[in-house]
Amino acid sequence: MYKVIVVDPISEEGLKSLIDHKDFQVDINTNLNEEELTQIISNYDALIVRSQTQITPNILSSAKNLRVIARAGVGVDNIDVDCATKQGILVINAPDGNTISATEHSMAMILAMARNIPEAHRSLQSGEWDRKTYRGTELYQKTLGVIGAGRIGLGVAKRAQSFGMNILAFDPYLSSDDAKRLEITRATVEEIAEQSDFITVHTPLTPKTKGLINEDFFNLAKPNLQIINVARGGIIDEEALIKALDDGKIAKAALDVYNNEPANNTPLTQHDKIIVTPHLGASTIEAQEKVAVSVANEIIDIFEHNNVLHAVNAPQMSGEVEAELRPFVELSRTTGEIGIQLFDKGPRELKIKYHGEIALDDTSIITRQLVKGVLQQDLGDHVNLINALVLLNEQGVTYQIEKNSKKHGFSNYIELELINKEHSIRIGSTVLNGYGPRIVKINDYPVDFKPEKHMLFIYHTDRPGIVGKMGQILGEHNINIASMHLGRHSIGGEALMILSIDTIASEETISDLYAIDGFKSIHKADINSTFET
Ligand SMILES: NC(=O)c1ccc[n+]([C@@H]2O[C@H](COP(=O)([O-])OP(=O)(O)OC[C@H]3O[C@@H](n4cnc5c(N)ncnc54)[C@H](O)[C@@H]3O)[C@@H](O)[C@H]2O)c1
Ligand SMILES: O=C(O)CC[C@@H](O)C(=O)O
Repeated sequence: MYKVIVVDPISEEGLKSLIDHKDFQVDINTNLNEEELTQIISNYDALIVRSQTQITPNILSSAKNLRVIARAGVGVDNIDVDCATKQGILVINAPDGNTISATEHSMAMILAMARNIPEAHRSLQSGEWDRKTYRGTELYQKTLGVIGAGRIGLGVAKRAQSFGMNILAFDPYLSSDDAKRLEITRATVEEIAEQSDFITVHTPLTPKTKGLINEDFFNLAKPNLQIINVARGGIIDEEALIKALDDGKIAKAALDVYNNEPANNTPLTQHDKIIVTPHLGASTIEAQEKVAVSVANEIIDIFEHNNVLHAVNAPQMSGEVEAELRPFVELSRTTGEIGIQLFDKGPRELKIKYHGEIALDDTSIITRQLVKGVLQQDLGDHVNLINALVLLNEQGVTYQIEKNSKKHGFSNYIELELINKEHSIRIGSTVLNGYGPRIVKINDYPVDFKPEKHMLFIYHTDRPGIVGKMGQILGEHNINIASMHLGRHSIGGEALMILSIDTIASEETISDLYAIDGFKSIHKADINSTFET
């Protein structure tokens, strides 16, 4: 039974698939403080949050059994993702469940601000009938600057176009083809500041976007500018905003999000030129149900089928790429495991080469599998696909990736090289159509074997009788040989023998094998064959 804790208010209707599932126990407790959550978190396999609960390193350090943190929404800034990654905890979100709601809330804010709806409402309720003070501005033929043209930004742009607005957008990932197709003009942040009548912000909060709209920006702005933020507090510098409004540099603002939430104690919520809502962008019945359904189904899929759709801190495979890469996944981890066992000391560097069709795919999952295989021998089960690269870095091991779509004898070929000052070892692998995974190269030896659970790699001099002696010694130790492969450079020269054996070879067996004249070095490789993320 997997245990899941829900710590923020989330639609129970949307979580139904998880709550009703026989393999999951769902505890809902939305009143926990940091200390209380820290005390109980080790009981849980999965944690579901919205934007309220801060998932701190303190909580995570006690989360000994936690495999997944699911954010029922988009932004994950309330979760210490770096810390979760280091601990190998997968973070997922529900990126599109609340897109329409946040888009519509943005439009509502623009319209409410342009037409003074909150102020006029308050005035009429207080007994006034003031039509002059609350005269508004049309959106028609005005310029809307969109900063961050992702799901919500483009949704707002599309709706604003139907109001007859011209759209300027700044987003490093907005291509000129897409902009043309969407009838949007790409612009710099400065051009947006200078030319816009309205501005809407839809980026995540990152070190680059924090304070992106600041005093310098407001100094360039038109005095009639009306600006909204339904993305994240901090993208607009709050002090600079108040100053710009007070100095008449811009006209109005509408905010749904704040540096500190709940925003009970800030001049922003009391300012005459700012209209405010308490982080309501995603607060609709539909959005809350959609994000809850999304995280509930994904948690089931992760625990039951190892399928990750919306990973924030891990690569994900989908559709065609998944089908194409799946056979390489286990082979890569096994290659890493063999590599580290053939390489006596710790490597300082890994070189990973992808040749052939595979080089055209996103191979990050394969890279992580290779690294996981390398690290698992020393670090154990703690290593997973989420923390593999972070742990590699912590071990002081660098890695390089080389991709070449030209064939290297095989339609797909992956090579792992482990390197330190003294030596290096290269292991080439492929998946052969109809034959499955194969190791096809060890250093310069061309080989062809399917990796098995227990293997011996013996470097020796090629000479008659050596195989018989070896068979006899293994027989004396009650070890059955399942298969044997030989790679050699020349008759009587240096050679490599690879044995797949049915049981693990003891140190005593290895030492007896060393007595064979011509055996130079013997390496055991025992593979942990279960596939998991
Ligand atoms: N107020 C709410 O309740 C609410 C609801 C949903 C989402 N949000 C927030 O809205 C934001 C956008 O959500 P989304 O679903 O559209 O995300 P998205 O990932 O689809 O879009 C974000 C866009 O920002 C762009 N971007 C990133 N850094 C940038 C930079 N430095 N300059 C310009 N563009 C940059 C990205 O390229 C991307 O296109 C997120 O911060 C999210 O947390 C708020
Ligand atoms: O959960 C919420 O209500 C806020 C969600 C929103 O800010 C998001 O980033 O998805």
